[in-house]
Amino acid sequence: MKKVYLIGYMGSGKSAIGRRLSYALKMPYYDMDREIERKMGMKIPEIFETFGEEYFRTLETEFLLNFRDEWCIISTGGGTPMRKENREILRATGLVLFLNAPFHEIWRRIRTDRNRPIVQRSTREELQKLYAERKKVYRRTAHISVNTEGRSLRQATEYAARQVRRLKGKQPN
Ligand SMILES: Nc1ncnc2c1ncn2[C@@H]1O[C@H](COP(=O)(O)OP(=O)(O)OP(=O)(O)O)[C@@H](O)[C@H]1O
Ligand SMILES: O=C(O)C1=C[C@@H](O)[C@@H](O)[C@H](O)C1
Ligand SMILES: [Mg+2]
Repeated sequence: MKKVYLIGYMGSGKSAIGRRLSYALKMPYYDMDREIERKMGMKIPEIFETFGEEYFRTLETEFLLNFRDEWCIISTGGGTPMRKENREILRATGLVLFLNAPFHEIWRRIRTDRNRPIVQRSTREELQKLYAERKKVYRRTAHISVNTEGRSLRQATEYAARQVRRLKGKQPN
């Protein structure tokens, strides 16, 4: 096991907790969305607009296949585990943590954000439906779930750090 991946819906805290976890565990941190933006020289809404969502999904798979082989924490994009190939790479190359939060909390965090094209183009009801569909996939992709409901970023990070320390030694690869 080389990597620690954070998966979960938009606004579940993958980026916010990933950064803090990196500090707690003294491991380098990368955010897939930011890495893809850097490579393309474009922001995510612009990539969606110019090339379409499927192209963005392919960039995610390419990132997972090619990213350096080192110990690190990676915040994935909210849709990354929806491709079977991505799920297989995640589980084969790292420990996968699902950040779980109820939809009403997630909605409060993402409703006014302009940098998430899926939020921009969807109603609350559509986002809730997508949340329910994806949640099943996040659950079965992850090695462990981290419940962030009612937990501050600091508390959620501490819990995640304990789980990583506990499981790191038990991975076969
Ligand atoms: N447990 C929490 N308590 C309080 N605020 C939180 C918590 N988790 C996330 N947040 C806040 O919610 C917002 C969205 O979180 P973040 O950007 O980390 O989500 P994300 O999972 O990376 O989303 P995306 O998939 O769109 O990249 C941030 O402002 C973050 O600080
Ligand atoms: O949930 C999603 O499909 C997305 C989440 C973000 O992290 C970005 O990867 C992008 O906005 C798409
Ligand atoms: Mg993020």
